[in-house]
Amino acid sequence: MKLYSTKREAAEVTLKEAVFKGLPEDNGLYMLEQIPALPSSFFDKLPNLSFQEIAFEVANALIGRVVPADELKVIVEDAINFPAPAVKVEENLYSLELFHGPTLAFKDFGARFMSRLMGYFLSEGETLHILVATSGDTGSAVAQGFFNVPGIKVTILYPKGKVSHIQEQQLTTNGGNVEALEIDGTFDDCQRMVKQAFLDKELSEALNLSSANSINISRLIPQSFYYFNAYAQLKKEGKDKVVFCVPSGNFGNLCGGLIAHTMGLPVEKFVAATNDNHIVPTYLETGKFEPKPSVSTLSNAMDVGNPSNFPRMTELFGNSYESVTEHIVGKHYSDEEVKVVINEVQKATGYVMCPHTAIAYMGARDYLKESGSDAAGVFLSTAHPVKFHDIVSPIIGEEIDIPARLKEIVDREKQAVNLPADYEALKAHLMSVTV
Ligand SMILES: N[C@@H](CCOP(=O)(O)O)C(=O)O
Repeated sequence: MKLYSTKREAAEVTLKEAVFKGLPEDNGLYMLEQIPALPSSFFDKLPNLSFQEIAFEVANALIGRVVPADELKVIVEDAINFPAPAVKVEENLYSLELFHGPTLAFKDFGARFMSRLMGYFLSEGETLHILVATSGDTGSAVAQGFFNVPGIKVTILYPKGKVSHIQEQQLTTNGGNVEALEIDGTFDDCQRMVKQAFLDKELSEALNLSSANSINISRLIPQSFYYFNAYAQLKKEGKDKVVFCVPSGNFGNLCGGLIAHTMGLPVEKFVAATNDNHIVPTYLETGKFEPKPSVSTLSNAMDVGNPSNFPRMTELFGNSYESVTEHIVGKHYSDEEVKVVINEVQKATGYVMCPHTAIAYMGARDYLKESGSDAAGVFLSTAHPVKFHDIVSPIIGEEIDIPARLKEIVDREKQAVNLPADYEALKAHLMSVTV
């Protein structure tokens, strides 16, 4: 089983190499050479399978040639040990709640699966240094997923003052093998510095650097599982036409859905919904992909000006703009619209959404209205609203209860090293620490 780079200038690699390297030397993205179609027998039994059974079947089809079934089963069952319910919020609109994991965001699926897969591939005595850029949720999930994993050190870069208080507590209070770097810049700066580190041969070989961002293919495999599981839940309700609306920043989550679709999951349409950082919705409208410096919004985890997974998104459609736009529509919303809809939905239904989820809700609602489709609209709820308590609570005029597993970290002491948004400063810092 081989993986190739979307730029096709780097050599093909094995799954272990792709997972450990994260990024090919040509600065493309690794892609699975083959994404197999699942047999019709799988879809027939899908509504009767548990989430873990679905996840195993999908993982086995994708990487079962490399990871033996018994090992893969352990990885899947250990990583995917929390539910992802599709909750009916309004007639034909369902919230796919992806926030029931330990850090209350969908990134838990990717980080937990990836840490266990890396653990499986890591030989005795081998060490890895995971470098990750975050606008809030990835860093928290990676910190939790890799905390105290032997042989693995984690360094998280986050933009100073641009993540929520709870996200910052989740990122910076772990200690042990997890360190946090508070960067004087934006998420784009963090992402640029991290990518530069991977392409710096001297550094990446000295530290055996790897990535836990969605540029790493092992993040996207588990992010396809919950699309199948959502479909299974809707099928049980007699619905077999589905539209998924994915709130997007780096577009790894959408690519997880596109992988599921390539494997045969029937999806009427994907809606890619963003905040004012609407680089991809603009591309979908005009055919022009023009990264721009990100702007700060209430949905900070999606404040991305140069979405990493764009090349994968188009690669999955043979780089044909016509084909991409046949399957994906773009939507984008302002902070003002986010505030209004969080309040309206809470008043009308009692359902409380985080700002990212609110964008997905609007995307699904508007697509169904504009297209006249009778499909079930599934909006991906990527984070629990309590992670954005300081934003959501004043909007709805009510307190949001902090779940017990979060309470404990809220008062912990922050530990973060402050660095300028400068690659040489990062390199010097990394060179001075050892695994
Ligand atoms: N939204 C992210 C930004 C990093 O995205 P990733 O999916 O590439 O890890 C975050 O919350 O950190």
